[in-house]
Amino acid sequence: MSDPILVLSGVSKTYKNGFEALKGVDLSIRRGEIFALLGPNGAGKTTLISAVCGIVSFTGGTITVGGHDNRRDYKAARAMIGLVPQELTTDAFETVWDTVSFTRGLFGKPRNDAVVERTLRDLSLWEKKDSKIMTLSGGMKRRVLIAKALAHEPELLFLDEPTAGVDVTLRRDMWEVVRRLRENGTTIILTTHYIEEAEEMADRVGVIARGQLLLVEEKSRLMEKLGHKELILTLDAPLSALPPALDDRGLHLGADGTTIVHTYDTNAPRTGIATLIADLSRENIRIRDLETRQSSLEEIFVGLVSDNGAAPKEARS
Ligand SMILES: Nc1ncnc2c1ncn2[C@@H]1O[C@H](COP(=O)(O)OP(=O)(O)OP(=O)(O)O)[C@@H](O)[C@H]1O
Repeated sequence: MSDPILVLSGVSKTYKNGFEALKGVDLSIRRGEIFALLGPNGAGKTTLISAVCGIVSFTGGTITVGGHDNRRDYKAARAMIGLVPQELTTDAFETVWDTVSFTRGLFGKPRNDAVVERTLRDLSLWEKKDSKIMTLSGGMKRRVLIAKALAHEPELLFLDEPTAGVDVTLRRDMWEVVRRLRENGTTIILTTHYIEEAEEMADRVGVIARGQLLLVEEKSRLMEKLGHKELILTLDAPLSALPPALDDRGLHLGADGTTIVHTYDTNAPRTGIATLIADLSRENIRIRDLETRQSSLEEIFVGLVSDNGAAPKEARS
């Protein structure tokens, strides 16, 4: 496997008021992946990104970007990074073309109209290239933010809450843009509150809470490893209570008595489904229908960051 594009070793950050926002974070990002950093408000996501991008100083540890130490070799490290912040604060009177083209120069890259044009076309901004930023819709402004971050052709792109507050259509469009970037080889780290964003797009997921990375895992493995499934049985006739023979199975009888929910671990050697169905039949309980439901990343996430922020054992491996 090629060298990681970003490595954080023991990164800690204590703000001037003594608040410890990052507590010894170790993280290694692979080239070309989409990595979603999930965490509740105040978890340390923005602090982490800001430390990588050199916007805030960090107190301990090291960060290397493409092999460049981001303190000793700041310029080279920073030039590899594109950062899409949450909001566009300046440039209201500039045109789309000028603002994107200017950003390229900030990173010491020579003027290259072809790159700017391709970036604008990729983000469906070409038609708007001569419009002033202030005249654009919120969605278009978001696209301009991405274009600005991409103008110097960074290999590593940070998206800080890319779709916070945008409508569903724009969110889908943004996902599409991110996928296209990945296809072109750009490594992407996005922070998000939206679990569905991570679920839909990420190759790997990191969960951060109270300045600590609780886990880093392939998304698919995470869902397998921590995921549970529910078997929902719809009964022919309602039950007033579960028969005593089925009492100690952790089954849940729905409020109207017509559904039984059996939760099981997808990785357990025995799911208990066969015995349950046999036992129901022995009790003359007829099943009309059945369905299964996989727990979502959201349920996994909520389970992880609750419980005083402690990760469950199996997540720490
Ligand atoms: N300049 C500062 N001085 C002191 N504490 C700070 C400072 N900036 C941030 N913090 C604290 O550090 C913690 C992490 O903040 P950070 O912005 O990194 O969280 P976040 O995960 O990005 O949250 P959100 O999802 O709300 O943006 C928070 O408790 C915040 O109050």
